[in-house]
Amino acid sequence: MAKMQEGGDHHDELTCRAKEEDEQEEERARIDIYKYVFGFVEMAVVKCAIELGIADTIECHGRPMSLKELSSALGCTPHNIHRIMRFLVNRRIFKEIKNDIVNDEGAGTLYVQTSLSRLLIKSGERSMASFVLMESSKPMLAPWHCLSSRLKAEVIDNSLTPFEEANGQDLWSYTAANPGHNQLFNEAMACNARVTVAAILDSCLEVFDGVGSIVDVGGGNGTAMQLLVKGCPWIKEGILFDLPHVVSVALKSDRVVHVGGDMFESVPKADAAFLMWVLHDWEDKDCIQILKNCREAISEKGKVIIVESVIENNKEQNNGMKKDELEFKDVGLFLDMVMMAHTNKGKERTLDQWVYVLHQAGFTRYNVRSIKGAISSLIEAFPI
Ligand SMILES: C[S@@+](CC[C@H](N)C(=O)[O-])C[C@H]1O[C@@H](n2cnc3c(N)ncnc32)[C@H](O)[C@@H]1O
Repeated sequence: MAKMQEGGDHHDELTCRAKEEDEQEEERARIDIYKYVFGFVEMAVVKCAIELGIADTIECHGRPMSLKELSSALGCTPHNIHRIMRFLVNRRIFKEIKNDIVNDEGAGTLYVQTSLSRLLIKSGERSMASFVLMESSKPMLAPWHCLSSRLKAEVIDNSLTPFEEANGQDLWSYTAANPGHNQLFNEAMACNARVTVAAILDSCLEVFDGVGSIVDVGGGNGTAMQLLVKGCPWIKEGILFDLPHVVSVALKSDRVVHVGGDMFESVPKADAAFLMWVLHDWEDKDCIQILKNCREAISEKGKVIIVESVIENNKEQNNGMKKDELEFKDVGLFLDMVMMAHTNKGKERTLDQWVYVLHQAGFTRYNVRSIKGAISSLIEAFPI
């Protein structure tokens, strides 16, 4: 009897705990839903902060700034800047410190930079400002409004992507027709290129051993090529290869020649082909075509160097990863959604999916390295 009583108590305790957990989950959900209701606000306010030049202004000032100093430098009212800064401080983008020196402005709060706010400075090696401005620009935001309808329509009508539906043409034709957007897009890619190539040179330099010439296929405005050639002085020639409207406005650098063309037709010859954030824009059959053209371009002793995300299919595969590695993997899933909205069937790939396209394109050997401090991995693929 006593045993039955004990069992009953245990059951009650478990039911009570389960109820409490359900209530906590409900409460969490009621808070979390607002992240999605107002999810766009963070992006919009950060865009506004970049356009106003808040981080540039504090950096130029050289020391923490009061509200009065900051609003007068920005040409805005203190009331509005106070509200913007309160939001950005709350998001830990800027920091507030107390000013106890009583000067003619009186005691008060001073705004200081953080590592994150410095990434919003408009220029410099670590700037991510153009990337934020590009992703938050009208042509890049408009396709998100068409995502669900296009996903349904794709079953019956394959003709338009969300980007095409929103902007009337695909991303590459749109950049060709809009020089301002072409520049913004290329500068945005350069933000990622600066960080990623520096990390590659730091952690995978040996990948470029013995490479005398290299072609950067879909190399954008030439930032990656410039950094690679500078970081590997043994490379005699770098070839920046992209669509004509992109190379015609690209950076000029020593030991780098510019070639405009179409990677679906052919790729200029070199010891190695480098492809960063290019293949994820395309579906498998297109990737196989691009990779076959790269294979034609390199000698039998050459290689293809691919810099892209390698995403995992399920959470279990992430077990044992450090927190920052997990967060980088998360960015890969965000990028996968961006590919859905902005490209024609582009996607981020799992290792199995990468192996499939490489084998189909005739690459028999490969190895994958993670790049410390970058969201992409590096895949080296060899024809024999
Ligand atoms: C996502 S961007 C990556 C740029 C650069 N690799 C980087 O990571 O900074 C893709 C690039 O592919 C180029 N591209 C698109 N279609 C192309 C084609 N048919 N032939 C050559 N380049 C192309 C685009 O112009 C763009 O610069």
